Amino acid sequence: MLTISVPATSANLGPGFDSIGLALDLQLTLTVLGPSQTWQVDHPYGPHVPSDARNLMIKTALSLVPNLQPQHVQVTSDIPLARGLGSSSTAIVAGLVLANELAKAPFTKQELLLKATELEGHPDNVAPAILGGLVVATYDHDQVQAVSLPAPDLYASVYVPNEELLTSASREALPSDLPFKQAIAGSSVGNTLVAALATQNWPVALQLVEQDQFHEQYRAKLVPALATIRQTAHDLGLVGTYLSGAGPTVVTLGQKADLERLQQQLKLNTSLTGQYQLLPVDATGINVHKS
Ligand SMILES: Nc1ncnc2c1ncn2[C@@H]1O[C@H](COP(=O)(O)OP(=O)(O)OP(=O)(O)O)[C@@H](O)[C@H]1O
Ligand SMILES: N[C@@H](CCO)C(=O)O
Repeated sequence: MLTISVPATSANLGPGFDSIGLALDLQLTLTVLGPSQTWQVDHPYGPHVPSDARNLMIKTALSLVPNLQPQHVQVTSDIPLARGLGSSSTAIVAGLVLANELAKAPFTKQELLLKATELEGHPDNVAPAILGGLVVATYDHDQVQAVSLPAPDLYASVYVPNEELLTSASREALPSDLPFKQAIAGSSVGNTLVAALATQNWPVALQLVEQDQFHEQYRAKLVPALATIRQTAHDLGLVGTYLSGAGPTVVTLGQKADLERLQQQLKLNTSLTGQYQLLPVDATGINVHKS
């Protein structure tokens, strides 16, 4: 039996738009039950997600290795769809790993990363989904350069609103151009954030996570919870809140006890009705198990 696990990811960390991502310990698990006449995907997502060869995981697998023998696969997942926790990247990565394993692993991790980035369009979710931990990556439509940083010894307070927000809709809120001065200011924050993350300077990193100039201000109207959670955290003396991926999930990074206090406060004193999770970092990335 072949089992493939891929973690959820939280992209951007504020100013690392399209280039920084963190793997979190929520998993999608795909189990191959055996060969079948046609592709069959048992999944928990309901009728609007295809259960045959049109499923994103299977389409992705066939785009890598077109002549695969159809299989019956079972998918379980704790990762909500279209909420900013990298569900589409997880599905893409699971599909590529499925194809690679069924074809006796002709592709390297770096080749899978390039293919996953081509399909997703940017590497900030797929790179940590594959490699685990904290990854900084860039893609020039030809190559992907991904650099893993030490996995932070932090937790993520994850607030998941009840409503979906598709990445495509959230990207439509972004401007097509950025004034030069704003781009310079934004990149100086991003560069310093990477230096702080690389040296595990959490006080600086958590402050800079909140100083994005590239996307959050344009998306804020789509995600009112961002301002509410950031303000509630500030009232408790905590920084490190950002819009996870394209949203609407809001993540706050920090120490476990501080984040427990934050969640308690949010539940007691705000009208937010979504779901809360407190997650450690996933340091593993893709995990393949054969039995
Ligand atoms: N396991 C899966 N099987 C099939 N389709 C999936 C699966 N996971 C995600 N998808 C597809 O991907 C869509 C969500 O992708 P989208 O990029 O909008 O959000 P996300 O990846 O969850 O968030 P973000 O990229 O901001 O972290 C779903 O609506 C669904 O069509
Ligand atoms: N960097 C991407 C992540 C979601 O795919 C965004 O913010 O749109």
